[in-house]
Amino acid sequence: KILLAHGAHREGKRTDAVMEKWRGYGLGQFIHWGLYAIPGGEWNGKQYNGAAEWIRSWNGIPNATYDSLIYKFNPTAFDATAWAKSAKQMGARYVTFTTKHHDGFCMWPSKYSKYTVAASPYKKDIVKAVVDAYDKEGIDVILYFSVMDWSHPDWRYEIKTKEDSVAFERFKKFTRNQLIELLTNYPKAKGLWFDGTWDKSWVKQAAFADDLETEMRKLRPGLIIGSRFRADENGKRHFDSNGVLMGDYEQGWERKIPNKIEEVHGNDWDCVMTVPENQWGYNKAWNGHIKSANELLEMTAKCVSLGGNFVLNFGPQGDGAIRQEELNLATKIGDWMKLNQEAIYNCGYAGYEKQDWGYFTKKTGSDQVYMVVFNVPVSGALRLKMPAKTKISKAYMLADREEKILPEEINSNEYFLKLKKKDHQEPFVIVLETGKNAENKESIYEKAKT
Ligand SMILES: COc1ccc([C@@H]2N[C@@H](C)[C@@H](O)[C@H]2O)cc1
Repeated sequence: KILLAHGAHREGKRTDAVMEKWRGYGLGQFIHWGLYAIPGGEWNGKQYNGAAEWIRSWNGIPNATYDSLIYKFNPTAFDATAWAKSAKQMGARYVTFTTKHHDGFCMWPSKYSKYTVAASPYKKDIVKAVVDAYDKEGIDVILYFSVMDWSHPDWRYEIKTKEDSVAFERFKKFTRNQLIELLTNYPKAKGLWFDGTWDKSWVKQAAFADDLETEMRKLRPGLIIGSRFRADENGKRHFDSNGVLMGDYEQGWERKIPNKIEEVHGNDWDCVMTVPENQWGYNKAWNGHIKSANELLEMTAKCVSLGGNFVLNFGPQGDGAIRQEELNLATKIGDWMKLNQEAIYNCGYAGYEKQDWGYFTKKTGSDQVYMVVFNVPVSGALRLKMPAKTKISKAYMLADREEKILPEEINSNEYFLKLKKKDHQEPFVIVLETGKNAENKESIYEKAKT
């Protein structure tokens, strides 16, 4: 192990109640909302082919023109309570909300910037409205914050000159001020989701960022901060120079999901996902593949089956309304969650080998195992491989507990589960009550000699 002053300060998962609750969320909502929602990925009739929330970085719109969007920001259709109720019915148990994206526009009336909602026609504190509305619905709030701030005169990608260094020292103070301000103004927030931390300027600030993380955790005990916030003194990010995760959970799973448990290295993690291939802020066009409710449910089950949470992104329009396509997805996902949430909430990795029909999840702190089924074979029977010495004492449909399933043993620890219905149009859950098999159970199956 290399001696590190600013590497990870803890190895392994946090064991406190706040993090235990975070670990069991299962499904979350991400919301990207800011000035970028006004152009919605298009300007002067031309489409920006990048992610809509990055449009300020496009040469198709001058920075000053983009920044003057502040005078157009008056979201008359914004209703935080409606958003929170939609998230509640979807079954989201936490929300991550953009307080400041890379463009630097603050969705709260920050004392440290002129470029905030306070200077817009809307005037009111949007972060407060979101925190209060979601808290009222019992949904925990995580605040997204981009360190990279394109509109701040002291932001630098790299420190090349003395002038850069003097400017960036001012920027570091500004960043600390805003973070302390967010934690002070919105004490109900459970965590901070950092972004925009990959540039050399910030990566070089190992000591400053480490001290700032310590200060924030002291100010807000239990605060949840992911692995994307800071680098160690060798510039290592997410995992320090000893390969130990920085922060409380891994934040590397953006628009991608691990395939096997080894990839998560025994850490907590969440996956943040867009409905289109790569649009976080509102994009009028929504070109390319738009994920269906069933696809998103499969991603949710896959994340939970590997011990993580799935966080689905919504990009509200410039007027504050959530687009109908997203509301429809929230409703469909919510309908499924109402019936099957037991297999998602407070569940994690079952330790069984992955099988073709779908994903195993296991209720934390119990032996209760769930099969979240997405693929029914043409035979209509699911082939189920159980670990050795584990017997199935009961199997039944979660959505209809009376519908028992009698496993037919076809080999040692292998069963056929014959389904009553073959043509399922959406995923379903089978509950497996398991027990330990007698140690000395002689196998009646003979292995072939080859
Ligand atoms: C290719 O580099 C990036 C940089 C930042 C992002 C931001 N992270 C997501 C959570 C969104 O905020 C996106 O703008 C995405 C890709």
